[in-house]
Amino acid sequence: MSIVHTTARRQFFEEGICPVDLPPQIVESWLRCQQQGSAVGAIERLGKAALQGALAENAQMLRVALPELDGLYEQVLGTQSVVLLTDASGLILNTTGNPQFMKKAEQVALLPGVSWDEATKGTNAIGTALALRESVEVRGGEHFLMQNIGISCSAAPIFAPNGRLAGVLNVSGDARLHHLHALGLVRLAAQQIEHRWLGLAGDAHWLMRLHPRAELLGSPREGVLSFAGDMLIAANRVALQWLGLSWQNLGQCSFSDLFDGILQAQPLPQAIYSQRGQRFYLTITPPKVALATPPAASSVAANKSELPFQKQLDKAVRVLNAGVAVLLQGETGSGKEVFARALHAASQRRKGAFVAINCAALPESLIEAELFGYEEGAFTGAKRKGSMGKLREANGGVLLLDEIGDMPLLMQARLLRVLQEREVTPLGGSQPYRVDFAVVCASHRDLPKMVAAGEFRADLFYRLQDFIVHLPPLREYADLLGFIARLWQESGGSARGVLLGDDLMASLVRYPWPGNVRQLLSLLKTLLALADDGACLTYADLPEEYQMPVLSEASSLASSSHELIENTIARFEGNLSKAAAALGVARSTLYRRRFKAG
Ligand SMILES: Nc1ncnc2c1ncn2[C@@H]1O[C@H](COP(=O)(O)OP(=O)(O)OP(=O)(O)O)[C@@H](O)[C@H]1O
Repeated sequence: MSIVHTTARRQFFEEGICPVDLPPQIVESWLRCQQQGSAVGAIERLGKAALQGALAENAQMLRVALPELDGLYEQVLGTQSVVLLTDASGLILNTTGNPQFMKKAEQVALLPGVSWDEATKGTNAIGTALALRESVEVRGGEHFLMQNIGISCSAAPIFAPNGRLAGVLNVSGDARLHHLHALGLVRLAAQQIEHRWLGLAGDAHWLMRLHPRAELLGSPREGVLSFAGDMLIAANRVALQWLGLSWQNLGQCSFSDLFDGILQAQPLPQAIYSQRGQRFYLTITPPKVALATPPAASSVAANKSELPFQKQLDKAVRVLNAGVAVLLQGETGSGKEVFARALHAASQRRKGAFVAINCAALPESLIEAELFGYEEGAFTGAKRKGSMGKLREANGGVLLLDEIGDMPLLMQARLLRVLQEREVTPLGGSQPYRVDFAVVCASHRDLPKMVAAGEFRADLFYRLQDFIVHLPPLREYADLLGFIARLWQESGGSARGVLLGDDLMASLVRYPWPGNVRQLLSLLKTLLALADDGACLTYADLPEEYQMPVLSEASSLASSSHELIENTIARFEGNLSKAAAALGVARSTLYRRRFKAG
């Protein structure tokens, strides 16, 4: 041990004096460890299964880090060192080392499955880098525990693209040798890992690379930013620093908040000014997976991105404003209520109430009171002061009669009268109240068929069917991929840096979705709840029932009916790439099958 370290240890551990000859972050760490009193150096090693679990949890980081670990190891090969990668708690996941030094490393428990956080191992490069969230070197006697004074270590934290502290990269060697450049090499390798990790975001998002000097674009020293739609969702530290941002700003700034220009593909270096007036060179690559368009400046869907039914919505708004009823037809979960709310928000009646009543959910005996209201004491169980009823509540606004097909025939007759006379008389009352509301009805049932079968009044149907909007089921969406990506973004998946892999997306596009958007949203929420920040989810992460088998190229496509292929191509409006993705085959295979064999 060096004389400096011997003196410092005596001062600190025996005389209770803070040594002045040590780097301040080492003294601060010693004080932390002394206060915690828990640095006992116990060697607890995870069992095989638990370590496998930790490896699986950190699979994403390992995938991007392993090539860098090998590169780093080659650089320190002759220096009796070991290269280590830990998770965010300091648990060693991987070691690569010089065989001679590996033995020594094992003696001090620099081994996979052992945790090197400050609380268990005292001051050490891994634990202290985690505590400080910055790179640090801890040499020989600077270690808190005597058992570790034979090693010198350099460590740098690794941050995931969304700013989460994901792990630590560390090089440890014999303390008797001077490892001059170790800290610089570790820092650089950590930077490369973060750089590669961010590059993965480019599969699903816009990726922007920037540097004040054009010739440094493409180097690990460049800044990298990732945008979902127009929103900044991931970045490396250097880019954040240049733009005066912190990780907290992810999910809060749009492209135009940061730069003077628009977000568009830019394959060649171009100059751009930041809103702070700095000049950068940049390249921009669009997402590889087709993504949602940036949020439309639509007054309709308040803060939702452009809805897939935007065109129909614009027409329906005009119809509703003209006093004509709108009928929404669509399978369960296809977004009828969402559409009705968007209609209300865009109509002239948006200042009035939006009142929804689900005719299928109410017992027949209650529908009348619910709709028309009642006077005090109108029937047993009625509220003392009576009730206004939904029709009067909707006065000045929009009334949604959901599942109108389930309304009892008798009630249909009363409703028709209200629509004709624009007056409501509460139960038990004699005085009619004038009402003025727009009517939107919704049903998943085939109303014309019900009319033919005498289950729905023809006169009411004709009054309601002036303008029918058919909301398509998910399986008929022309751009289901884009819609899923948009919902993922709105659900917060993008903000957490969680990506949906191509194979997973292809499976979702092929799934038939009987529960439509409701079912899709619920699956996306589940996937998000189970995902680690920054993870890239694949086909294997899908619950089994959503794993749609991929048609094996030659055989199953050949056996697929001509009709299926043609229908799929038609669904994607002739776009062979999208159709091939939906069928789970390569575009070239589809092309061959259609134009040569077909
Ligand atoms: N375009 C959309 N964007 C985002 N979320 C949507 C969209 N369409 C539907 N949803 C969501 O899907 C779920 C079901 O939508 P909604 O209740 O509007 O469907 P519905 O057709 O009225 O269903 P049901 O017939 O079963 O009542 C809701 O959670 C809704 O927020």
